[in-house]
Amino acid sequence: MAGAAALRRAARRVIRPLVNASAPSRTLVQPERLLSSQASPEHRGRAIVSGSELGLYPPERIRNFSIIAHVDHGKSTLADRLLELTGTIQKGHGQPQYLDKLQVERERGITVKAQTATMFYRNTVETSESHGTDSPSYLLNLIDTPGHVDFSYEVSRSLAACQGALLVVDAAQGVQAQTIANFYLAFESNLSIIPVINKIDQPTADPDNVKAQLKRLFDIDPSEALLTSAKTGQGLSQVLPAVIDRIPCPPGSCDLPVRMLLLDSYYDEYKGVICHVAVVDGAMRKGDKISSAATGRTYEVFDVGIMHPELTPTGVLYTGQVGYVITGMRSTKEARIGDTLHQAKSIVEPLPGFKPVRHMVFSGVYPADGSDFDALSHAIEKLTCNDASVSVTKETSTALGMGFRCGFLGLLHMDVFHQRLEQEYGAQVISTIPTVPYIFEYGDESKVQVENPAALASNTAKRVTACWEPTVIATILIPSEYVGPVIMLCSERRGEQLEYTFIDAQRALLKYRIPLREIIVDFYNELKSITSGYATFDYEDSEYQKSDLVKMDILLNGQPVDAMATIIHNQKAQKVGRELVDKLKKFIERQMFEITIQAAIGSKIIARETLSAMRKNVLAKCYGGDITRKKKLLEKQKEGKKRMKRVGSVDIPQEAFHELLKVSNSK
Ligand SMILES: Nc1nc2c(ncn2[C@@H]2O[C@H](COP(=O)(O)OP(=O)(O)OP(=O)(O)O)[C@@H](O)[C@H]2O)c(=O)[nH]1
Repeated sequence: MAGAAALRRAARRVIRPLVNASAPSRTLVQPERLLSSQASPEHRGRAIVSGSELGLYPPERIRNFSIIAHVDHGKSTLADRLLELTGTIQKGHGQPQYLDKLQVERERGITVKAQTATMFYRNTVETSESHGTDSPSYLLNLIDTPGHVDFSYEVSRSLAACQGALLVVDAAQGVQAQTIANFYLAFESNLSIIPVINKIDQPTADPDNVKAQLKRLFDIDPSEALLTSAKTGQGLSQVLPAVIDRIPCPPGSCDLPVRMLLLDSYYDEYKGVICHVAVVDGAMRKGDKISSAATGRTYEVFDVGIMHPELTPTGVLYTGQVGYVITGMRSTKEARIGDTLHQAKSIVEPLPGFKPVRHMVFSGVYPADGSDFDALSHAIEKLTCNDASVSVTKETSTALGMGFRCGFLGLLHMDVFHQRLEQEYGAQVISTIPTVPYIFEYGDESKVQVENPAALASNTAKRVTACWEPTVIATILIPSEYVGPVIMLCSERRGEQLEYTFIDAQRALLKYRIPLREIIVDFYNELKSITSGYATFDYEDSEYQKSDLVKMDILLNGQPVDAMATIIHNQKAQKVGRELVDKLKKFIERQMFEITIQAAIGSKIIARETLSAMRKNVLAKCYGGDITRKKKLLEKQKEGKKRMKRVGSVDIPQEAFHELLKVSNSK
């Protein structure tokens, strides 16, 4: 497995020095010196952290914090610098964005999965606690969080284990839509927030303007802001002292039986299920028996330790500490995120846990070649072991055969899932048009949630009496000159304006309630294109609203293609139906017979195109009788057809499904 290999490679690069007791006051600890004979007795020359060393860190000497920011404002780079500064990773380890371990994270430059790292740090800069004299060393747990709107669920999960957060804002770009969303997530979780204005090395940096925005939007005192450049290192020495000084220590009692929050889990092919936990009360030792509050099952603790930043066994974890535990869990399904793990046989109050995951986007995932179903099934099972936020149920399509209906947090999440399926498991898939969960009410007053448009029978005996669709509250930040086009875009997408204010002389903030369906595919791209890339956008779930929805079928030679059915607003059906049919005509290859392509609502045809018959002769240019060359051409043609889906008697290339996806969500 690529992930495990990367982990082992990384482990070889990591040094595990701790804190230099004799480092002079008011200078930063030099990691190299930590291995010298001057190192404190508890850490001298040791590469591995022991349980007794961890015992030296009671809650008062622990800080659990997170870094939150709008995408690309520099949180992963800042995390790297903090790991280097504390000697947790070696400087110039040659792998930027250390905590972004997934291949897809590196390729796309985004953080998808929250990661945790434990650092040891001696505060040698004067703070209200240390006053610069003989300062104690601290155990700091840094939780890196994703910045993209789809992954705010991961953000809120990480925040549950923290008492504070660094709110990173780009000094040139200023506050953006996700800065606002993340600020409120942290604020509502009662976290201490340290504003960090990053990238001050940029020529266009304007930290004073950013301070004014922070004051205006969040009432943050400008004097609290730290000015940093994660690139040049400027200002970084103030960050960890501020963490120690301004973030409270974790609550909890060392004297109570162990109780811990299960933050995340993943499957490692060598070690089995690894759970990330935050110990709230008591201590957990190797060999202990612990129970899950959710399932009631009891497990033995086989291994326990910290992420430093790789798994580092310590044999014990104490109150306030964040680390990992390996038990005999066989699948991540047993490790329910947000569950409370506690001392077996003790009666404890479960911790509050997290909001359940809400799947916003559903799509069918089918093997490009029907005979690969088992391989796809295996790949999905493996992948969902490490991404519990995807829901999976088996489904069968008459057009595409056996496959799965998957629920995702958002469209980027869906894309990332597909990319990981291809990259990590070599799976070739066809995905159907994404849809949102609608609610339909029938004449007998029964209500159903519809996650697959095909499941909504067109000529049902039951009459649909009402339908509802999910909406979101969208926050959009734009330079004021783009307000006009953005308002137009939002009203085309059936948005209702809730707020329109200016955050400074140049930028406006717009809030809209918009049906989720209208934003799931290309809303963000279009918003970016009409604002020359300047808009930033975030959304949060809102309520369901009543809507006039219809099911639109696509028929090929009179046969409905279930995988292409969509649910759509009545007013848009005609236009979208027309575009879908036009697009399909371009993508479906002409065949030996005529093909009619139709869009229909119930029995009413709303658009129609005909593709005339033809046969593409690949051997036409092949003169003479070289049989091997002819064979090669025929082989090539066969290969080309591999990624086609035979629907009835018509071959549809995979791109057609992708293109439909774009059209079905356009204006
Ligand atoms: N000039 C300058 N560039 C920086 C600084 N910090 C980060 N960058 C660059 O900004 C880009 C984004 O940085 P990341 O650390 O990946 O941003 P992020 O916020 O973690 O992004 P996500 O992981 O997608 O949420 C990278 O190209 C960094 O090299 C800085 O202080 N100055």
